[in-house]
Amino acid sequence: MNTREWTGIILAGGLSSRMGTNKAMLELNGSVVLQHVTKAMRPAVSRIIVAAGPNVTTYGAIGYDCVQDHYPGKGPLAGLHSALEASDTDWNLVCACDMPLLQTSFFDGIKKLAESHDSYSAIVPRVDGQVHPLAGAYHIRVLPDLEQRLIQDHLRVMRWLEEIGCCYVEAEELERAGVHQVAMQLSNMNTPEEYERIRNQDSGLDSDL
Ligand SMILES: Nc1nc2c(ncn2[C@@H]2O[C@H](COP(=O)(O)OP(=O)(O)OP(=O)(O)O)[C@@H](O)[C@H]2O)c(=O)[nH]1
Repeated sequence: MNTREWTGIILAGGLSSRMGTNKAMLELNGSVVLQHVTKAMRPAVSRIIVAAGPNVTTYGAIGYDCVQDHYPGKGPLAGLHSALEASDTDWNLVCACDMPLLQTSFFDGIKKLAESHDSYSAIVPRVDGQVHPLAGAYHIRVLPDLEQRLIQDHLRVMRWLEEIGCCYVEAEELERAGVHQVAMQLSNMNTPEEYERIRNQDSGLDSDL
């Protein structure tokens, strides 16, 4: 197990039922959303694994290193599980595929905080009281417990975080670690209206992918 390098995990195997089409493949500024997320994460990690669920063929065709869910139909925790199984690093950055405004500084900040809170098994932001479990860091040690939860169909992410020993980091702490506009960066898009809002936002989205 590699203790110094980090793996990046992108969860991208959901149904996108509220969006009505695969949200990872929607276009933003000339690139698909998945490419924006990848570009932000890549400098912070040595490898990116896409937890693709049923979309392995789609993402594989554009060159992503993909894994299928071992527990299909069980949501984001199933994606996290299959990607952690494929990871060979202790610490892993995780993000959902529908957060195209995350920047490299966010991932660097989470890494810094995880390295200084190493006794925890997960580090996730809590901004204005809202926890963002799908934009954080997870230690490989959570894997056996995660598998048990999936087998037992205990799929509630918040409950699981309480049990594994999660460190919730507030916006101020992230800012001190070099992350700016934390709330804006954590915006995600579940519906066509949210997609339009992000498309129309002057958010510094990269156009040179
Ligand atoms: N690998 C994997 N990823 C998932 C699964 N369910 C959700 N995700 C991902 O987890 C993140 C959050 O998912 P949601 O937005 O809650 O769910 P969704 O299925 O994508 O969208 P809705 O159908 O509208 O709820 C997204 O990046 C999804 O692609 C799953 O079963 N497997």
